[in-house]
Amino acid sequence: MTHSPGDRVAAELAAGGPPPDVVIEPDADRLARAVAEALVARLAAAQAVHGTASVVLTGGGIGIAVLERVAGLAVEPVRETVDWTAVDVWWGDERFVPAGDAERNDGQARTALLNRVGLPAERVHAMPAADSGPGSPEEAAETYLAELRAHAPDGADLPRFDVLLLGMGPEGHTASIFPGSPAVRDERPVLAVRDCPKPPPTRVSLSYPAINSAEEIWMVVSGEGKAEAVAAALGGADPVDLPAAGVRGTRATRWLLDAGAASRLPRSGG
Ligand SMILES: O=C1O[C@H](COP(=O)(O)O)[C@@H](O)[C@H](O)[C@H]1O
Repeated sequence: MTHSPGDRVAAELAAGGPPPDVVIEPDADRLARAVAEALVARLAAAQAVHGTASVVLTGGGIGIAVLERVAGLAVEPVRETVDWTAVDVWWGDERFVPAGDAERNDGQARTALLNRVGLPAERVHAMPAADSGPGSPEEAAETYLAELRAHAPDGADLPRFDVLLLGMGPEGHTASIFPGSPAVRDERPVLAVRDCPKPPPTRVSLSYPAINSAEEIWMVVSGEGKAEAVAAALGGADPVDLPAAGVRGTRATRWLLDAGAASRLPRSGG
């Protein structure tokens, strides 16, 4: 029997972690604040178990707003429940542009939070920039895979990811996996992605198998413009058409929404 890529991803999801849960906050500001507080708690809990914590960051408007909110917790005791010198930071995707380019997800994250909490440089695992060595996104993907392997248990490709943050575009892309892109079917852990419909067009992204290796995946989405895609993803859309539908953490998958993004979800109890 022949299976389409959508069948394969659906089968993997069926075999994966528990079904998603959904949390709805009244607006984007309160969503960012709630995710920031939950992130600090999650990192502190991981450190209590493992001694260290690892987070995979996303770019995008609400993803960066969450980091700004974590930094805003700096004056509050809650932020200090995390030992920031023992947090490994990875990225789910990156725009393949020069290091200083304002489009870089890592630059935005450094400004929003990383430069403000004393993270050791060796724990900040940014994807290579277009002017930092690897001359192509394919080489950058190889370089990042080598970095992941260097921090993975013996023989494994990937380190432990305690929590992996994602955003979603209005058409359902997540990380840099876009609808209909060959990246949807690619099982290598790190991918070069070209001709993205959203600029910049050249990117590096974790693949589904790498994303779905995370213990917890938090899909953070705000705005009514994404409501249709949220409803479709949670309604079981084919990940080939709507990549955000294809993510599933091993322990939990949480869709963290504001009221606008949740506005097309079926109402419960009614
Ligand atoms: O290009 C990207 O877009 C998505 C979503 O961004 P948003 O601004 O619409 O929230 C983001 O998750 C991804 O990391 C980023 O590279």
